[in-house]
Amino acid sequence: MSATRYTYLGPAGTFTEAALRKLPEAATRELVPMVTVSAALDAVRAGEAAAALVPIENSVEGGITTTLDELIAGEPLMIYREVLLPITFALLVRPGTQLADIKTVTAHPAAQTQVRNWLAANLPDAVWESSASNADGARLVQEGRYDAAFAGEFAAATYGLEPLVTEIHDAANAQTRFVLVGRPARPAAPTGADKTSVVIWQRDDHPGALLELLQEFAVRGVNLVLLQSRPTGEGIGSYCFAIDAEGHVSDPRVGEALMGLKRICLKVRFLGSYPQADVSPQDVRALRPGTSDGDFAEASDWLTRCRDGRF
Ligand SMILES: O=C(O)C(=O)Cc1ccccc1
Repeated sequence: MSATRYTYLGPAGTFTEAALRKLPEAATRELVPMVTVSAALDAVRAGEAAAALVPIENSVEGGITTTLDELIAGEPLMIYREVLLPITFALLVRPGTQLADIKTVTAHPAAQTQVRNWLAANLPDAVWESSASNADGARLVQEGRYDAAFAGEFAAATYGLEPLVTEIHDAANAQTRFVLVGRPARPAAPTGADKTSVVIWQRDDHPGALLELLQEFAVRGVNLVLLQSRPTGEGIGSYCFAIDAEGHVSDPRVGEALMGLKRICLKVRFLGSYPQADVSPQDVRALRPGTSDGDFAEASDWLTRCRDGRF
């Protein structure tokens, strides 16, 4: 067990590694690349690493399903931080390769939607094959398995490749969100700009079932920033929902919303409360009337007085 070891989706040169190096504590940690998201998280579950950084969501492609499914199922884990990274790809080739020589290309599956138009316009006949990560694609080009890889330009040197084309992205300002995942423990204190993640399994299917769980947040003035359904694996039409809500589990409005969900849902898995990347407390939206900490405390005092006959 190493309290100082952080695993990440590797090998060296992934966007995940670049995101990890944005965390101040990365400088004092042993950073260990793993071949898959599952392997990075299993090292944490086994106590061989204190935490793992893994991609969870891309602004163009959407959720990284392996990561979501790992957090939804299996031994519980918790999110402690999130990191946002702008994503733009370079086409990495062995020195001397020209565009006309490229017959096969590779990258992580989540990269495909971000370079699809570029590929159709510039390499319409190239055959795409997915790799375990963008840097792993670069490694496979070095080995001669593919002609080119879409990866971060910074990965070129690690694999003896050169960037034939840079700044490839179908959508400007694409970003990927990464999460630092550890074993369950008390979340860090609120910063004033936090986010809470949960997974919810509904009790049964009926009209308005999704609306009922959304109402638990709405009536308490809690804003949602992510709602993603994932199949439970139990048949067509059976889903659980991953939800990110603004606020911290210690905020009364968030806590009461979670208690409401706990009452009406089959199962709720708490995935953590952690600071929202790139949002500072002064950027946080104003609370809806009646949903501040003071409002909740006052209402609770009033109820106590009612119960005591002291009003
Ligand atoms: O970190 C990487 O390089 C990955 O392979 C995951 C990924 C995939 C697509 C965009 C950003 C990160």
